[in-house]
Amino acid sequence: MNEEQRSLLLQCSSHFAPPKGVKLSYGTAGFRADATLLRSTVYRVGILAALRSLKTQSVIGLMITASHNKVSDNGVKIADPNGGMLSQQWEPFADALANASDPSELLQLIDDFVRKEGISFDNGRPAEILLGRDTRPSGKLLVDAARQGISSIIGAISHDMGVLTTPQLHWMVRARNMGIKSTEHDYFQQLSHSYKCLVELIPNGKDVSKSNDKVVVDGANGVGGDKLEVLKHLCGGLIIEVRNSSKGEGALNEGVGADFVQKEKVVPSGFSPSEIGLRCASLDGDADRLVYFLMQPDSKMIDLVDGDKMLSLFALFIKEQLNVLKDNENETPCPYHPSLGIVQTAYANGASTSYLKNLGLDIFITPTGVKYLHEKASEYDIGIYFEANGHGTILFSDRILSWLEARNSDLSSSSTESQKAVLRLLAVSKLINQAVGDALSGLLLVEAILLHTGWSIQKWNELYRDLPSRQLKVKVVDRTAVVTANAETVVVQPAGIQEAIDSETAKYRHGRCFIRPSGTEDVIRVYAEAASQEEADSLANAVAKIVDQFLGSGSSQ
Ligand SMILES: CC(=O)N[C@H]1[C@@H](OP(=O)(O)O)O[C@H](CO)[C@@H](O)[C@@H]1O
Ligand SMILES: [Mg+2]
Repeated sequence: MNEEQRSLLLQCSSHFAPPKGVKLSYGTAGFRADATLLRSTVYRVGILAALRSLKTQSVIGLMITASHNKVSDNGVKIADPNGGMLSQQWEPFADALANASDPSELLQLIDDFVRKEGISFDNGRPAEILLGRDTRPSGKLLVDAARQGISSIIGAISHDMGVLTTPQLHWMVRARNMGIKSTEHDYFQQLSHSYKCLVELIPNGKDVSKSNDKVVVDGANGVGGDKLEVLKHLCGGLIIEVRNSSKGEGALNEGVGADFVQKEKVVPSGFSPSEIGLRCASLDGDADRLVYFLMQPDSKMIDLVDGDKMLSLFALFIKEQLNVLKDNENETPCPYHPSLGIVQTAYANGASTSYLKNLGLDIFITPTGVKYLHEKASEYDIGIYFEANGHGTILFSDRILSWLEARNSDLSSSSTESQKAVLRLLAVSKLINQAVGDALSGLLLVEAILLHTGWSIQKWNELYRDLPSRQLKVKVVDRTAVVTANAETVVVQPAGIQEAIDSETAKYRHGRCFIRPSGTEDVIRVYAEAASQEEADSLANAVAKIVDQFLGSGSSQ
């Protein structure tokens, strides 16, 4: 770094003093905290984004969002050149930057890191960053802080893309770096076009117009509902009714949204008994999560159709297309057997994992956080990953995409079943976001597959019956005292706690229980499954007490 760059960094960062007594961590999905604490963090992440862009010689994304958290919170995360999460190797640097106590410590950290990573400041291409934010009122000020961080690196350019869903920003970063069309309009065009392709490929004999019922979508009072209002007009006959867009009175994520619906299993605000029997869905505050649900008559409760069920629906559809290709191998000059992998976390309902195993699928469990699931899924030709809370997508390797494109040209004069299967797989790869889980593209894929199969949401929900489960949060003195192993299913510290959990779990039929420190909230999460809801509740409560005994005073929520 030259003198000019050093003094610019020192001077700019003196305007962004970090909050006193707060330790920040990049966590499961970027930095998150009360929005009033985040100015200096976001400024510093702006610097990091510019350095990441110089290092990778690519466009980088910076998103201001706290997803499903309350409206007074906010957060910041980075999208890497491929549209995925920030490389985990850079997370310790992000933590160190955010926690540096003054400008000179900050400068020293940057200096050391730049040297270690061999980042060059004058090799031609300037740093370039796309900025996005959700609908939180604090977003504008924080985008401004990010811009100032970016301009603390000489020559760096930022583009403010305005209010976006998180997956839109990730999609744009990926598209920009691939040199393909990357505007919001292009995003809507690609999704709607590939949705319509899938509908056109529905086998003859299925009367699409007859199943033309509607889906009612809860937008969490956030950005997702607003974007869906635009997208729905491009999707032909599909009828989407949006509730809880950001234009209404309700507060973001309050009594609404995918996180609320999945965790509480109750009807979100804005829905009335007239929706009983209809297909309903919920997005989270930044629209990277999606769950479906059915309202139960005469009750506030819902039947939840969660991320695991979406994964199962997608896996069945993809497997069906691959089977068509396998059965008609003689039609393709160079047969090849792509690998199909399923990736879940310990939060996946045990019934879903059994169901997928019975389908003969290859299943892998990773720690919580899409950065882990995404990485694993990308090892397969087609990798499908989902968290139970509804964040997930389907990844296609370059190898299978080239193979499908080549088969499509070979078969283009015929209209065989194989060609239709090839076209469907290609359409799915364009519809479903290849960068990150995306509620809008997920919704369109679910809708297309339900039309294709002719299934109602009830039929889909009956693929298997969820084991009753309960999640609790326990506040403890220091959640980092809990260290886990085996994809977070076993606690290795503090000593003795796992044995206590095991002996409690053994008392329950189909009992399964684990604890882990949250990466987004200051709590320990408890997850329990058992044969009945009463037993799952009782196991979760008993283990919450154990957590309390081992880790100091707190209260379960
Ligand atoms: C149990 C649960 O839902 N955990 C969520 C939550 O992470 P925690 O580390 O559990 O706080 O937020 C993450 C980011 O949105 C999401 O990836 C993850 O699945
Ligand atoms: Mg989210």
